[in-house]
Amino acid sequence: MIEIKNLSKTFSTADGTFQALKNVNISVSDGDIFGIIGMSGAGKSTLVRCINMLERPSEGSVVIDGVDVGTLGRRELRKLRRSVTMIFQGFNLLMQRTCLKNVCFPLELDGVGKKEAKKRALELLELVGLSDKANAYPSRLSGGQQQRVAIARALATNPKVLLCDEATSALDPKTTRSILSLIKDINEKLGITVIIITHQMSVIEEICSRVAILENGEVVEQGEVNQIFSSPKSEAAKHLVFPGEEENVAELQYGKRVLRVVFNDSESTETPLIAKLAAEKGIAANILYASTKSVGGKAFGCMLLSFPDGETAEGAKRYLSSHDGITVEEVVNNGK
Ligand SMILES: Nc1ncnc2c1ncn2[C@@H]1O[C@H](COP(=O)(O)OP(=O)(O)OP(=O)(O)O)[C@@H](O)[C@H]1O
Repeated sequence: MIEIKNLSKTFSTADGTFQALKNVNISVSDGDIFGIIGMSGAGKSTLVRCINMLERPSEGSVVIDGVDVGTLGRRELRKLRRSVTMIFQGFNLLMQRTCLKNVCFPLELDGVGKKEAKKRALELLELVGLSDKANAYPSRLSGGQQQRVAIARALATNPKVLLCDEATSALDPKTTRSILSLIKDINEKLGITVIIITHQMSVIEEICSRVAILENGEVVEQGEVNQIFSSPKSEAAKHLVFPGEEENVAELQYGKRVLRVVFNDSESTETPLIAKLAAEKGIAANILYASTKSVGGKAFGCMLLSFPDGETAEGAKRYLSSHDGITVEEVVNNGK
């Protein structure tokens, strides 16, 4: 288990001090795929670097399996970094070494004999689907293939935790999905705990079970991905879960009332609620926006509905929220 406790980080800059992380508290269970999401500058990289002490927290601690890693000496820290490994947006491969030699590198540093290192590296290249590229140089590989080599290298020392810092941000959507699916496979097959740093909600949706939302160095919300999708509380979470909502609402005429309706189970997603609202209550809703997707195997839908006045909006809100699995919230008040 990884426990980040009351962690703060302050940097000294030419203009004084800058607090990049403020009292962060996060627990990640063994075998979890945990996402940390936030906008650029939110403090994601700083936080992930504090986990393996590449960055020293100014306050608070990181406890891994009961050990406060801030108290470790140099040699123990090196050991820690073999069991908590990392992949990056830019892959960070050694360009003068073949793929095989890249994967052998951490094993050589660990004092593993050449023959044994080669055997293990070949097994790992097979695991990531790149047996045929063992003798190729990274420059000959696509971005997705380079990230696969980086993953094989990160697995060489049999880590317990894999930290992924924007590992798919440089990749196209299809390659992103294939890398995420590889990471999920590794998590399931090898039982490795994964922490994913990203600015993309789609990455969180695709593979994370839990998520923390970071804004200006603070965790503003955290929990099960399904839970946060169905009822985000903070403005930052709403922004991530309902992107583009402001533009949709901004197109409204002055005086209209807008409800956001979130469907968070398959039963409610399959019920023709808007038709029922019209038939049973005589309330006609104008659909501004609608989407459905599957998050963690659960059907999840979102709609923005507009109503001409407060009375019909209130009636619709009462009717819709009386159904299980539905959350209704007003998006803009009359006159805003
Ligand atoms: N060594 C440093 N010295 C001073 N300020 C720093 C240092 N490292 C990071 N910061 C500042 O801390 C804040 C958080 O940076 P960080 O790289 O952790 O954010 P991020 O969420 O990972 O952003 P991005 O997604 O753009 O990489 C930024 O304002 C950054 O300028």
